Amino acid sequence: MSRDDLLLTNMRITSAVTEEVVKHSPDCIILAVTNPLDAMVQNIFQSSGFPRNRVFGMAGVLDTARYRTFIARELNVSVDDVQAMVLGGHGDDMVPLVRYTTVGCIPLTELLSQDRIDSIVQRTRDGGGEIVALLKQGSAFYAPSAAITQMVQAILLDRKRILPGCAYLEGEYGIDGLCVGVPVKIGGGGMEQVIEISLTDEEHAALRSSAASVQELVDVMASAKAEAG
Ligand SMILES: NC(=O)C1=CN([C@@H]2O[C@H](COP(=O)(O)OP(=O)(O)OC[C@H]3O[C@@H](n4cnc5c(N)ncnc54)[C@H](O)[C@@H]3O)[C@@H](O)[C@H]2O)C=CC1
Ligand SMILES: CC(=O)C(=O)O
Repeated sequence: MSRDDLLLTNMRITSAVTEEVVKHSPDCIILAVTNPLDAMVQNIFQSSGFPRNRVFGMAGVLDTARYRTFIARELNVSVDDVQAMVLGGHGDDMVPLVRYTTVGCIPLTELLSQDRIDSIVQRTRDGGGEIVALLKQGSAFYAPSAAITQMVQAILLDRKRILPGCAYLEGEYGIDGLCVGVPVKIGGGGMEQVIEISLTDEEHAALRSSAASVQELVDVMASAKAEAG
């Protein structure tokens, strides 16, 4: 089963849960984890009526942790010294930013061949499925919990951390009205700022393509809602 197969069932669940959350905790910050992640963040953002700083999603921190781990293992170095970020939707076309990946300040491209980098990027994209295949039932929980904890700590301790988060974009990166993974500043106000970094044409195209996959799911949800009246 892919993350997208969960779309309409989880849309109904997150809509119902959001309604209750908004009723009982109107000032809360919602950090969504449910898959398919970006579409669910979009659904929760729209259902809640909250401003965008109070609804965002966890995926990029997990995907980045996997990417950093695979690089650290390949180079036999501490994962603490691998700096990286994975953008885009939490799906098969997520966008590990190779150009911004460094190991102890050294660009990854100086340390690994393009073949090895490509293979790590692909393994990162397939990371969720790899765990599901090993577990046989259910999906990853240790690494997602650690990723959620980082984001919640950033909110509770007002840490102003720069992490990848799924945020509702309002024109940033040329994307308007869609929730996608981008670098964000997380603090006491929730998703306090979308950070825009410069991308090459190729990176930008990859981000747009990933966003297009999210848009497809959002369109399916809109049709289902329209049909249900
Ligand atoms: N964003 C990410 O990176 C990740 C996302 N996920 C997603 O997180 C979600 C949860 O995963 P797990 O905790 O492993 O699943 P799980 O099956 O262990 O837990 C789901 C929980 O939701 C509850 N639930 C079901 N329907 C409900 C409803 N209508 N109202 C309230 N609660 C309801 C169930 O009783 C169960 O306790 C899944 O959608 C999974 O794909 C999981 C890992 C990483
Ligand atoms: C379940 C999921 O989305 C993941 O492990 O990446």
